[in-house]
This record gives sequence, C-alpha cells and structure tokens, in this order.
Amino acid sequence: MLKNDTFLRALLREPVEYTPVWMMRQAGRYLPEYCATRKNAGSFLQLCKNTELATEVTLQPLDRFPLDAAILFSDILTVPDAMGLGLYFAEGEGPKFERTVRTEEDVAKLFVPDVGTELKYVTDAVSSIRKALDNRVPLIGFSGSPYTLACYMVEGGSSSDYRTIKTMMYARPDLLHRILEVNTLTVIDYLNAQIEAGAQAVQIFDSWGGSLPFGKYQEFSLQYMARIVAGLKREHDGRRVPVIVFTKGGGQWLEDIAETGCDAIGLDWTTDIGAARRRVGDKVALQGNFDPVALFAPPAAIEAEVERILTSYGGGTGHVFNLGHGISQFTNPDHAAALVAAVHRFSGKK
Ligand SMILES: Cc1c2[nH]c(c1CCC(=O)O)Cc1[nH]c(c(CCC(=O)O)c1C)Cc1[nH]c(c(CCC(=O)O)c1C)Cc1[nH]c(c(C)c1CCC(=O)O)C2
Repeated sequence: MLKNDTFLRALLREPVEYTPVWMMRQAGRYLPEYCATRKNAGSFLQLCKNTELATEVTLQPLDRFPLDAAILFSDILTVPDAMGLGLYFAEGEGPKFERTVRTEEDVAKLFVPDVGTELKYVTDAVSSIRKALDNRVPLIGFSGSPYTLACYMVEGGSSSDYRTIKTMMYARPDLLHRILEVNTLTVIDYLNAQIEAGAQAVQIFDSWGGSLPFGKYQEFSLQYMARIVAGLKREHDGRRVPVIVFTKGGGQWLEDIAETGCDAIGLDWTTDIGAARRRVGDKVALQGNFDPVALFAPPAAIEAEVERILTSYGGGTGHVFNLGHGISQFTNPDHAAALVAAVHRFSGKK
C-alpha cells in the first residue's frame, strides 16, 4: 500500500487533501549529489545502465524535497539506441547518434527491438527503484513520443529548426509514417514492460510535437500517441495506471489531446491553466505549468508564481503541480525547495 498516493488520485480526479507536486528532470545536474554520482558512473549512459546508481539518483530529489512522485532515472533516447543507432553524449553538445534514419534504405532497415533484452536495464531499474522507494510515493515510468523520438533519429541529435525531419514530412510522408509506426510499436512494448516492472503511472514526452503546424501535429504526432494510449496496460496490481501526455507547445490542441484517452495532459507555461481546465472540463486532469526559468528569481517571486497558478486552476482535484518543462541545470536547489513548499502550503497540506 502506498503511503502517499496523492499524485495518483489527482491524476484520476479523485479527492485529494492538497495539490501534489513533482518536477520534470527532478534528478539531474542542478543537484550536487547527482553530479557526484554521475562522476563515479563515468558517463550519463553508464549511469542509466547501472541499476544501483540509477536507483540512487532517482531517490536523491526525494531525500531533499517532500515530492509526491518519483520518476525513473533514464532517458527517452534509450529507445533509438536499442534500435542500433548508437547513442552518445558529446560533452556540452547534448545527445548524438552514430547513425541517422534518413533514406529509403535506412527506413527499410528499421526494426522493433526486443524490449525484454535490449532495454532490460530500464525495467531492472524500475524494479530496483520500487523496492528502494518502499511505497513512499508512486513511481512514474516514461517514454518519448514517436514523433519526438523520430526527431532525434532523423536529425541525429538536437536541432534548432528540425529541418531534416520536417523536410521528410513534406517530401516523403510515407517514410516518416513508417518510422512512426516502428516507434509506436516499440513504445507500446516499452511502456508496458515498465508497467509490468512496477511503474505506477506513465508519461509520454512529446517535446517537439509543438513544432508542427496544425493538422500535421494531429497526423504525425497525436495519432500515434493515441495508439499508444490504446495499447497500454491500464491496470496493474489492482490499480489504474494513469497516462500523462505532455506535448510541449501543445496548448492550442488540448481538446484533441484529451481525445487520446489519456488521464492527464501536461501543460507548458504558455497556457493559462484555468482556461485549460475550462476547455477540457472533467475529461482529464492537468499537470503543470510553472516556467522553469522563474526558479532563478528569489523565493518570494517563486511563491507568487506558485500562488498565481494554483489560484488560476481554482482548487479541487485534477491538478498535479509541475514545471512546464525540465528544470535547468543552473537552478539553485534551495529555489526548487521553495517551490515544493509553496505548492504544499498554498494548497492546504497539513
Ligand atoms: C528531449 C528529451 C531528452 N530526454 C528527455 C526528454 C524529454 C523531456 C524534455 O523535453 O526535456 C527526458 C528525460 N531525461 C532525463 C530524464 C530523467 C528523469 C527526470 O528526472 O525527469 C527524463 C524524463 C535525464 C537526463 N537526460 C539528460 C540529462 C543530462 C545528462 C548529464 O547528466 O550530463 C539528464 C539528467 C541528457 C539529455 N537527454 C535528452 C537531451 C536533449 C539531453 C541533454 C540535455 C542537457 O544537456 O541538459 C533527450
């Protein structure tokens, strides 16, 4: 039995005593203890693949702040890595792939990896983290969306304009659809494996779906996320496993996202959460949507922002407080502490 299931109840719009909070990228470089563990691991990927160390860094933010959920320490790019594309992190340049998927031949060679073997290190981490958490709070599993994963597979790394993948979308939509098909089947297997291993909620990170034009978002990103939601095991160990869909920049498409059958929608900071609530009604819960850059302001300003968001949402269940995107590596941990405390205090936690 979970000692604190506030996060799961808020996602399912069941009564809660206060607004639960967690932060995207809560385990990461802004924490000195993370940097120390990562140094011992060697590289970021070695850290992800080391069960003991991945467990340790998952719990680090929970030992510092009274967060209401833990998130598996891993990365969305483990999936294309398992497809044989060769993920590596060039110092200061972000993620890169040795091989890209751009031509007809590249696409023809693409395959759905055997998640049970190629990504066993991830499900091993899930089991180990569940044990270490000892039911303190629920554990979130996650994956990238098919389109967001395709961005990295086609571009070969991060991009400022997504020129290569968007050119493919306009010139050879058939090729992109084939990549998205393989990604969708893989993500369904991957998230179901995380659920079987003990993930109590899952989030689909559609970090770059918001760069698509209207219509193309629905065709190349949302449609595939809806198929994933439909393919997931929604109940495990006698409890519903909520699904959160987070499209960064997706504030204009909330009604469409709610139609995927997800339990909650992640919002970035550009949307008014109160207006979002009126638009989706009681169909889904909302997660968000504090601007992570506001964490650089003094605690008093952070508290004012927290209060503004809670007031705009308007109270009651169905709100999971979060940042609108991942926390910056340059954030002062004391400011993150101020945010978590303010969410709890203003929403009535005793
Ligand atoms: C696009 C994306 C990635 N990874 C992820 C996304 C989707 C969310 C988003 O839009 O931010 C998701 C992710 N990445 C990481 C997590 C762990 C769980 C968590 O604490 O939230 C999660 C959920 C760890 C990580 N993933 C990465 C780090 C930093 C690596 C390090 O320690 O050097 C961490 C803690 C590396 C990574 N991984 C990725 C990038 C672009 C980078 C480099 C970013 C940077 O340099 O800040 C791909």
